[in-house]
Amino acid sequence: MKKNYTTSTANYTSLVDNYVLSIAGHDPTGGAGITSDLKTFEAHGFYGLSVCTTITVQNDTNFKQSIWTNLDIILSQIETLFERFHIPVVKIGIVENWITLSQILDKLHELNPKIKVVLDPVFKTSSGFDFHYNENQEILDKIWKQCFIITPNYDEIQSLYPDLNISKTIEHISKFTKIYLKGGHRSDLKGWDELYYDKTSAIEIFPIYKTVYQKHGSGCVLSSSLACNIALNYPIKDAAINTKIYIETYLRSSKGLLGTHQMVVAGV
Ligand SMILES: Nc1ncnc2c1ncn2[C@@H]1O[C@H](COP(=O)(O)OP(=O)(O)OP(=O)(O)O)[C@@H](O)[C@H]1O
Ligand SMILES: Cc1ncc(CO)c(N)n1
Repeated sequence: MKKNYTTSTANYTSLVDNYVLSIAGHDPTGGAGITSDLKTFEAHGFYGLSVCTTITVQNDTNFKQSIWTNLDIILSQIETLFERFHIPVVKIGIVENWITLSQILDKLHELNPKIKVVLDPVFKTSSGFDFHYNENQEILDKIWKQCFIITPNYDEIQSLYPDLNISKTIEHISKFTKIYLKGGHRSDLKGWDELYYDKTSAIEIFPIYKTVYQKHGSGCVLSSSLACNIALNYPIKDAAINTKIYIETYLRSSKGLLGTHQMVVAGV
């Protein structure tokens, strides 16, 4: 059952640790991927670390190519960072395929069994480029178990289990992890997000503003903000609401790259 939820006024100062890690791709525009993640970490008061999973050739409207980083390099960079820093929360963005993702998750849990992973399962970009994820779905349950929360959009959640409808998919994944479902691409209620925080409970997170600029990379900013709010030790519902406030403030803050982005009205 879904309920409206208001964030508590409790003052969670924390900082347990100041490091948050992004394992994601490089986007030369800086709107998406590790550059945007690092900027978001900084804006939340964290020192950002990054491991680059791919060098991409893209701008805000055209994704042309992805040159994947060798898995050994990714794992070795992760190990090297953990030698020096205690990292309580990691955000993962674009990864080449499920097997690579599973190996990254195994490594993270080996290095810090208490690690909280925020997974943004990016399969395609808003500009239309499809990442060729393997169809191997057997490892999915293991992947969900190793994530603290996942942040798919409506298209992504639907493509995870082609044989299931959205509610069955959510019911299944919720057995293993929490879901922040992004509503930026919804045709009915644009901008209405949902948080499924345990097997049976969910809240709706509705839009704050009537209009926002549509920006390239907003999903990356959202998952990075969520990672920071989790690192700040907010309870998950508060973390999700803080994140929605942050992303909409960001989406209103400027027209974004090149000033060509249109204002979009949120659904009611
Ligand atoms: N018109 C809107 N009004 C309010 N919030 C919006 C609107 N459009 C997008 N958002 C918010 O932006 C955030 C990102 O959602 P979206 O579904 O666009 O993610 P994404 O698809 O991963 O991002 P990207 O478009 O960068 O690939 C969500 O919190 C969503 O609700
Ligand atoms: C590197 C990178 N990560 C994520 C996205 C999805 O916005 C993108 N376009 N590029």
